[in-house]
Amino acid sequence: MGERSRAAGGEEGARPGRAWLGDDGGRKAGQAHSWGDRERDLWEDEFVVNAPVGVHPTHSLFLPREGHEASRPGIFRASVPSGASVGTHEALELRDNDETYFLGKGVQKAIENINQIIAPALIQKKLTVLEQGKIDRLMLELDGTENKSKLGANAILGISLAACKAGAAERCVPLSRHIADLACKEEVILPVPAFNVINGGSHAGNKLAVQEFMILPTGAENFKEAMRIGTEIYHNLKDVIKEKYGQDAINVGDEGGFAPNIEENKEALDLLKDAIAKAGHTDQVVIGIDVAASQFYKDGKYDLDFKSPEDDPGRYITAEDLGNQYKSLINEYPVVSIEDPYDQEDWDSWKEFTSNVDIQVVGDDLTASNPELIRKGIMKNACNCLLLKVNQIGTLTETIQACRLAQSNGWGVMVSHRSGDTEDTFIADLSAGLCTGQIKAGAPCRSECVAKYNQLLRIEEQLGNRAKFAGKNYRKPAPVCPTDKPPAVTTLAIFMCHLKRQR
Ligand SMILES: C=C(OP(=O)(O)O)C(=O)O
Repeated sequence: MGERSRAAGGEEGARPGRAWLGDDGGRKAGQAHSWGDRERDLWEDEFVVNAPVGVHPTHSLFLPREGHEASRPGIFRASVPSGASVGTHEALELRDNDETYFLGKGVQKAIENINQIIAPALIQKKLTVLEQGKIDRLMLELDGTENKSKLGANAILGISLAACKAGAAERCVPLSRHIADLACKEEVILPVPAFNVINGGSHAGNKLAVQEFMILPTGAENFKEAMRIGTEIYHNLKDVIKEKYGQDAINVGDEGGFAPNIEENKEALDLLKDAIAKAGHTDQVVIGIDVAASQFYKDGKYDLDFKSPEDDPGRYITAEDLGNQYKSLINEYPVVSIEDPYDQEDWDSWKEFTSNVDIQVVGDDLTASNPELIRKGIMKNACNCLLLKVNQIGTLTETIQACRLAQSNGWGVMVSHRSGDTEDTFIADLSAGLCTGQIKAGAPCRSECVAKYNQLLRIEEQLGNRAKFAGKNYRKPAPVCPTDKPPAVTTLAIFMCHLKRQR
């Protein structure tokens, strides 16, 4: 088993001991471990996040932050995703920009920053893996920039998420429960999956300007049923598209949705409507759209034909015309959620639209999971739901702050993957632990998407009859903790965990 210590833990032969971020047996930070070293370290007396980092330098940075401890052998890994339609306010993803190495997409600098700056600092401070806030704060201080451009958000986030996984294992609780405690949430709630089944925009080579057409099985009884509904619709959609446009129209885009070469939004929605009816789930499903309009904002207008090789300003439409198109979609189809309807700087159009519709309006590029921008969005009443992406902001602590800020101001929250995502399933636990009520992780297709949904199935199974599914309450699935209580990860919890291990 690659990850020997799992959140719900309880391995045989485990001994009690406190996990902390410290040195191990005199090895210098940054010095490589052999597997023999690792095995030995697993049984040393104190432990932890010390080993430098193994890296897979592809477009989706793989930053395992490894920890091992005497009492609970474990290696904790996190990998960091990457997006195609990246907003201008996102934290910086550090790339080497050396065209001769992975076409400039290498991440050697980020790795160096971990091994030479972050790791030694964490080791010196001897923080425990339960001190998520302090770990994240230390990295923010080391970075010292607004957008994490010194160390790279990809370097910082890998450590932040891996520390959280180690913290859950240290407490002998599932990862979703640990996140819930860090965020002061009483419950863990299974979100409604928003399956992105038709891909367009920057995620596909077709003519569609809109990036994502999603189905949300809000009428399902539980997450498992939502998976069944989504999967049945997805495969019916495949048949509908194939029948209408032929075999080559069922190739998939970046997030596993089909990418037929259609141009009109209504054509996509008709395909969806047919597939939903054919699958027999018309009453259980609503539709969400991610327009990703920043991708086609030009000269203060919107170019719905932005993928055409010829540019023609004559075809650009105004924000008002675009808003009217959205309203017509809302009237004719069960569209309940629209994400990024306008450009990230076009605040006035956002405000106007949100105050004139009664659906969910989701901020992604607009708010960039950044508490400062979310505050601005709340003040301006620009939208009413936050799209939450861990790598847009770069630490778990700030992700939790962003979520709490949105929820305590009456917004919905939808956790999201990235179009260049990895096999890491952290966001599944994040969504359940933060009680966001909604998650989008692509279609029920492509392993990196399905992995997140499978993890949610496991969480539901593990909760048994205590499992709660957001369903129709997806916009507000749980009451919000009114105070800024500190995380409920206490010394008592650690002590109880040690007792449990000794039994
Ligand atoms: C998931 C999305 O795509 P990307 O990761 O390309 O930003 C999105 O825009 O919501």
